[in-house]
Amino acid sequence: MAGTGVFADVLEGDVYKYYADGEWKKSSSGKSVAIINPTTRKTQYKVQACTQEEVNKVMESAKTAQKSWAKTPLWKRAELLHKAAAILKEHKAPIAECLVKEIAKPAKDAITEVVRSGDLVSYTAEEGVRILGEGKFLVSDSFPGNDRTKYCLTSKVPLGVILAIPPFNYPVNLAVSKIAPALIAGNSLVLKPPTQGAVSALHMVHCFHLAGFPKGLISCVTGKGSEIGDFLTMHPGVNCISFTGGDTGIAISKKAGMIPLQMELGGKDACIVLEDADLDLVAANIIKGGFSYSGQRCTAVKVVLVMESVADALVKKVKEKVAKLTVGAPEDDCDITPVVSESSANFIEGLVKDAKEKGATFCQEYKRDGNLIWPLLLDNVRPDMRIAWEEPFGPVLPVIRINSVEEGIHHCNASNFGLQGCVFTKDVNKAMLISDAMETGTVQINSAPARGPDHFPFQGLKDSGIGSQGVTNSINMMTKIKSTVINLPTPSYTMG
Ligand SMILES: NC(=O)C1=CN([C@@H]2O[C@H](COP(=O)(O)OP(=O)(O)OC[C@H]3O[C@@H](n4cnc5c(N)ncnc54)[C@H](OP(=O)(O)O)[C@@H]3O)[C@@H](O)[C@H]2O)C=CC1
Ligand SMILES: O=C(O)[C@H](O)COP(=O)(O)O
Repeated sequence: MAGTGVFADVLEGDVYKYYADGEWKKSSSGKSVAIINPTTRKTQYKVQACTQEEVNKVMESAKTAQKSWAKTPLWKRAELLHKAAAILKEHKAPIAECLVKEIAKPAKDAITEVVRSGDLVSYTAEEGVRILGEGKFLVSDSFPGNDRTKYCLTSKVPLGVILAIPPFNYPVNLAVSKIAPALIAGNSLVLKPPTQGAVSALHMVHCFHLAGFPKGLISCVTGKGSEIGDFLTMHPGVNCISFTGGDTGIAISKKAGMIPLQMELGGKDACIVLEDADLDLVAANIIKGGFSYSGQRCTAVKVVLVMESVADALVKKVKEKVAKLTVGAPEDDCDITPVVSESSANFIEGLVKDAKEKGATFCQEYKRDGNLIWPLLLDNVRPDMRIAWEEPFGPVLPVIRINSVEEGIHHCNASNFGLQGCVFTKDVNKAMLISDAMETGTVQINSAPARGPDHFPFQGLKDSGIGSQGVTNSINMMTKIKSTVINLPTPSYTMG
């Protein structure tokens, strides 16, 4: 159970502690932040509201700890990460319980998130050992005018202190996808978890604590992003920010100093369906892509662009499947569970009302109870409706009927987002051309958008982000190249 057994140190009274200098601490602010259970809409947990002074201290210890960590052999860093991964998986049940209570993630998906996170940490340790163990050797005579008098040796060195800020929808997985690459590469890490999801994240951090990482190397400060966020992201002690979330990321990228940024932001992933597509496959992927975790995934299918000639048939198939989705509590492992907050539910409702006023066809009746919104397919959506462009982050999916592939590509590219997209057709040549024309970081052919497997590159164009995630890219992003040049007094050529 959360906050008990091996996790007892994390909780005092009814407030979870924050993690600094290898210890669980109470904030001197004496204030806490409430985490509202999206299902009951009552306070489920409380976390510390950390102060700026506490952030300063955390940054200082992170800097000191990083210096010795960088001198720790790579294989030892990997060994500790493997240990943390095993502990994380061993304690998947209490962590998953927090995910269910804090963010209403269906019970089975909550377990999957923790297991996937353990696998990600282990994979990162292995990948790090491989790629960080290699450097480059260059000789000077390949550039015009030079003899072979210079040998250049390059290696990858850590950046320093990495600030990790994940979003509510994967508070564990999108935290470890930043923590593991940072640590294997020799950096220290400061985590600011999302408020909804903070307790899951604190339990995950405790697994790293139990694995025995040095004091100060990992810290976790809690508090509302709106209150301590700017102080953290503009802190001079931060050498890199890895952020996943919404428009907040755009604001951070304007405020942050001259440091590397990894930003994974929102998306409006389009699903383009051609006339020759296997409509059963498309319908199954629209359900999985559009409605899993109630549409609260950046990679959710967020607009279907279907050729008019097959639109009736597709909408019918999707409608039949929507009718079979179970709606209710995450504890009961329902397909559709309450969205994260009341304000999120209100925002979704605003998009639905706008579509209604402008004449969209409702394939189901709109139904809401508190934060629970029943799955809704909106047909005949037109570009003048907000839902055609905005990200509901909820179980509402618009269908736009198109008369040409070009029209579909045009809609996809007119979006300010460019995360992923997908195209369904049996003609692989056409699929390749469409993929090349779509201005998105990834295009899936004959499957719904998805980030995983977690070692695949994952990136967004335009307002969807800066840089690329995925295990290998994250490790590389959290390092910089260091060169050492050996200068010889006379040219020397390798003879045989
Ligand atoms: N591309 C991707 O990989 C993903 C993108 N997303 C996008 O994220 C959004 C939903 O997630 P959500 O968590 O609501 O996103 P937010 O952008 O609201 O929050 C993300 C994180 O930023 C923190 N934060 C808030 N304000 C600040 C600030 N001023 N400075 C620093 N940090 C701050 C939040 O903390 P707090 O909770 O305390 O406010 C949270 O930890 C959607 O738009 C979705 O598309 C989500 C997942 C993946
Ligand atoms: O946070 C998100 O929504 C993701 O990064 C998407 O991950 P997924 O495709 O594995 O759900």
